[in-house]
Amino acid sequence: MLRIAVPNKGSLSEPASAMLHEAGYRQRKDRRELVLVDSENEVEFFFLRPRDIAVYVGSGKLDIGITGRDLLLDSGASAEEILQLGFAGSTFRYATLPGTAKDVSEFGGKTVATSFSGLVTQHLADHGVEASVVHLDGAVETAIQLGVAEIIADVVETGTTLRNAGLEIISEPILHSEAVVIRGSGAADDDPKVRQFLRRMQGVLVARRYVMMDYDIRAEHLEKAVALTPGLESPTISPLHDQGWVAVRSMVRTKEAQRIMDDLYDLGARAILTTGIHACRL
Ligand SMILES: Nc1ncnc2c1ncn2[C@@H]1O[C@H](COP(=O)(O)OP(=O)(O)OP(=O)(O)O)[C@@H](O)[C@H]1O
Ligand SMILES: O=P(O)(O)OC[C@H]1O[C@H](OP(=O)(O)OP(=O)(O)O)[C@H](O)[C@@H]1O
Ligand SMILES: [Mg+2]
Repeated sequence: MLRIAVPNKGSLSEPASAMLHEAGYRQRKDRRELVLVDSENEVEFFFLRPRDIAVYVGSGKLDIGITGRDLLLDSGASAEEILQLGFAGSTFRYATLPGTAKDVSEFGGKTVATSFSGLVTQHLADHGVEASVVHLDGAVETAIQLGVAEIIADVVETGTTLRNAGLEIISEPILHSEAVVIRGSGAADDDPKVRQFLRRMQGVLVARRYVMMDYDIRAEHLEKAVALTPGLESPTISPLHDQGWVAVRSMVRTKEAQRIMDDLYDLGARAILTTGIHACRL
């Protein structure tokens, strides 16, 4: 059985379970369930605190897990990122009251409050800055107001939380994060069960990001049309009963589908259809 760690709360929890469900795995119905065996797929899920997932996977007690890149790097665990999942996207940034400092190079002698002290300590050391780091469990924005620190480092998505606290984001982002699948010493890189799991998750990513596009076009415009819809490998071209016309089938990015349909129409394509992809293996 493949043993997989899944976040049990916070921003990662619901999208991770939704993605696993889309990939055909059983998911828990009750949020209090801690372990779930999906015997049909030979997988055992462990619902754990997002912060602890890198620790379990890094120590090899669990084979793989879903967590945030920021949490993985903060933990210092010896686990590696093997797939990016495209949700829980954020940056990790410094912020302070306007006028305190503009860049990490000006932090010498100051105090930084954060829930990610591993990440921040490493980042300050990388920049040769001697500043104190205070570890807080959350709501770090308030640390400045209460005089615990002059600077904070925290997760930023839209920036609303920091703006509402009257803080200004400063310096370059410490890192860009998103949900990732991680692997530790518990599973080999070429473990067929891990490979199969990754193929399923990649299938969900492709199904979410692409649609299937079909259209008819006069043969003389085919090359131009195919340049607009090159597909992942190469489009399928089928003859139509009406000679001089061909049917084309190709995968296109969902985000670009409407623009491509307009361009194909202008080129003379007709009967342009898109259909969703439910699942795939590339
Ligand atoms: N607002 C957000 N937008 C996008 N990603 C976020 C956001 N908040 C947290 N994350 C990401 O979610 C992951 C888990 O963070 P964290 O454990 O702090 O969860 P949380 O959603 O803030 O829940 P809580 O703090 O209530 O436990 C991290 O990888 C972090 O980058
Ligand atoms: O840039 P924003 O869009 O405002 O998002 C970032 C905020 O979201 C998260 O907090 P969350 O809402 O999870 O509350 P928390 O402080 O309890 O973690 C994160 O810890 C930041 O504080
Ligand atoms: Mg939070």
